[in-house]
Amino acid sequence: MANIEDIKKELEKVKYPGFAKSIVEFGFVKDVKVEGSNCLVTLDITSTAADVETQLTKEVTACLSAIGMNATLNFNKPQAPKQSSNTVSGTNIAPQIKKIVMVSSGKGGVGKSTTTVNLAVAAAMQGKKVGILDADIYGPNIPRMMGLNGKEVEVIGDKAKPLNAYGVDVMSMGVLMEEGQAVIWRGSMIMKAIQQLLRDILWENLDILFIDMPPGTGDAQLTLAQSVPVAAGINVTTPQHVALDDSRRSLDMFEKLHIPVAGVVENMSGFICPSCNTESDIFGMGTCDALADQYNTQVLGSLPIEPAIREGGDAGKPIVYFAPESVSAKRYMEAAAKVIAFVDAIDDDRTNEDIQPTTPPGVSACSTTAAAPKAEASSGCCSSTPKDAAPKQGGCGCN
Ligand SMILES: Nc1ncnc2c1ncn2[C@@H]1O[C@H](COP(=O)(O)OP(=O)(O)OP(=O)(O)O)[C@@H](O)[C@H]1O
Repeated sequence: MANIEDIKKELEKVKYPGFAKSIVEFGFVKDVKVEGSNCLVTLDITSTAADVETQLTKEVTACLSAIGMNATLNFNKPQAPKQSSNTVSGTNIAPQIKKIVMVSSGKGGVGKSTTTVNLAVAAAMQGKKVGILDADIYGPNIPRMMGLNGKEVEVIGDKAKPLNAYGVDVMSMGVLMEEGQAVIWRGSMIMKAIQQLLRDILWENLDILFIDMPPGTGDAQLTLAQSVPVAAGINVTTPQHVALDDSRRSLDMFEKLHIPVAGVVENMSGFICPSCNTESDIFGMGTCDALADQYNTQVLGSLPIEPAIREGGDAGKPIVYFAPESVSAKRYMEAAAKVIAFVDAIDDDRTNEDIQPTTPPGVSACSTTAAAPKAEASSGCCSSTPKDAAPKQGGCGCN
């Protein structure tokens, strides 16, 4: 006869619908009671979706019957009470924040943090009360990019006050950790850290909180979507086709977590020569149009490789603030305006179910099962490229 340990071991085989991890790994198995060949399994799940319960019942029953147990399931689910204006029903651990925008990328190094910083500062320059939460636990470089490296955090009671630079409130694991300290975390530690960064930080009332996510699709994204209503997702990518494949994974994840996609930022989409100021196509330009079309969204902006962007990042002086007349700054300003318009238009009345993973049985939230792109990417300039862009050329001609 199976005992509680055997049953828990067996339950490790049951994946949470839409995700690659099991209900045991997510900590959803709250209680197991055994009486002879009968057992009562209590699951604490965060989704109110009926198909999640149906699928889990089917899978748990089948897996326990394989070891001779008749299973009965008991689900604890969120109640979904309606809350005030900005919040949605169910879990929302940061209700003072009106709109949360998740900035993601399919892979690292594509300029996600640079984009987050410049979009946030641009949104603040357009009159919004803005914050940045650096949830890139593996490489928290927002403090450096915002000129906040080494700054002390003020602690009030048992909560920390965000730092502020360029009118933007900022909190990051990078501020809370020793400089250079590597963090190798997984699973529940990431979940806890992100929840703490939302709950234990004294965020003021914010119009928009931009969250710089770790690259990829995983625990951090799931935790965030289950802890707060995410109003919009932004995907940052470079225009090479290999990067676009990773972006599809990231956009699929938004879709499956029911996060509306505000748009795609095509970063490093050309090179602006500091000598002659002309723009050359290096990695390909405009390849994101097809990607945006496929996911029924827009290209928020195409940002060239510009040495001043990197220098601004290294020096903690965002280009959008320090060189507002530059081509890149203007593109960031336009992209931020599109994000503001997008989140302003979002209906606040979503239910908790809307932000929960409700993927069909057997489909992972992190899989790339989406249809092929509607059209092959064109090599032309992004349709969203502003009129002020320098002419696109094969090379600028400078030596
Ligand atoms: N458009 C650009 N022009 C020039 N340099 C850029 C541009 N975008 C990003 N960079 C530089 O590329 C490097 C990587 O950028 P960033 O840290 O923003 O990427 P990321 O996707 O957040 O990386 P990670 O995955 O490590 O968090 C940085 O040095 C940054 O200054």
